[in-house]
Amino acid sequence: MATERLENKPCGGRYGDIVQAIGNTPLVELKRLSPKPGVRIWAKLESSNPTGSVKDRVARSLIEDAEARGAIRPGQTILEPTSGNTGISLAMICKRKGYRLKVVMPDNVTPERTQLLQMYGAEIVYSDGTKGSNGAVELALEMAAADSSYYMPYQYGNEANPNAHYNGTALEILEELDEISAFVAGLGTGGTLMGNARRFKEELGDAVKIVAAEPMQGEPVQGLRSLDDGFIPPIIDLSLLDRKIFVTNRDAIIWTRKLLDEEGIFAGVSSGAIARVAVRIANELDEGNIVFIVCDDGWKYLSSGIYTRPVDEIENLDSTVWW
Ligand SMILES: Cc1ncc(COP(=O)(O)O)c(C=O)c1O
Repeated sequence: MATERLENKPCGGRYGDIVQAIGNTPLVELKRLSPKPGVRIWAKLESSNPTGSVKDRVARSLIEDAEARGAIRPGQTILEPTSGNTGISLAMICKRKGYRLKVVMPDNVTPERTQLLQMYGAEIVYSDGTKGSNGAVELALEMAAADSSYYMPYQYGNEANPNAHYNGTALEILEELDEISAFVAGLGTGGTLMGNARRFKEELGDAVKIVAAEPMQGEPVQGLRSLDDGFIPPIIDLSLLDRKIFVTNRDAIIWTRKLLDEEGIFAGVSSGAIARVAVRIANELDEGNIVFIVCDDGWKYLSSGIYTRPVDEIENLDSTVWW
């Protein structure tokens, strides 16, 4: 009797340890969010990574790049500014591989982040939350300048960050789709956009449009940044971006709820913002595939009530660092 072909090639894979199990995430079609039958919207579920975010890929790439160059040795302290996800991923990987980790993080991120970092054994240094992720970057750079025993991967300026997507995320998507009209991702360090954009433009040419979802300038957001706030991460090559579209915190939360209610996808707030932009692009097309990134899952945001309370009743909607 013929065996039916497995859809999840093959069962998500078999790996020697949890670090090797990073990546190979599902690509899921969102039929209810698509405005037209000819336009297919696909979500790349980076929330399915071991610590629940896209940053597992990046953290592994940053650490393995440093190992390959002989830049770190077991027991050394790694220092990194992060709004949360990179820190959580680094914490898991450092614990597995035997490095110490110190993260610099804005003091107004959701409390689950602190718990997750502590759970994986990281030390946390808080920066001024009103300065957003730029404040964390500033403080970490000062600390690294004052103490040369730290190794700072610095995801904002390290090509190992976009390379995690160039050699991972983008190849996985290309294995599933021959045509991509638009790729939509959030803009934080720019790693996701740059790595995927470079691969897609090489393979598919200018037919694929690269679209960045940015928070409104001045909204203190976690994970994403507005390039208009004065800091352009060194890894960003603006010529690779075809468009950038702004999303408010309020819209991001409304669309995070839509992902859950209409498609059953339990995602973080930046993914809501990115989905909102993906649907806007879908409205402008007559046919084609649109791929967007679900950056993380919703567990870390549960305490805020965004999945259960009416949007108008959410406390500190504008001042909380969401994405
Ligand atoms: C939840 C979340 N969404 C989006 C991003 C943006 O990704 P990137 O840094 O690749 O631009 C981040 C980055 O920290 C994030 O934590």
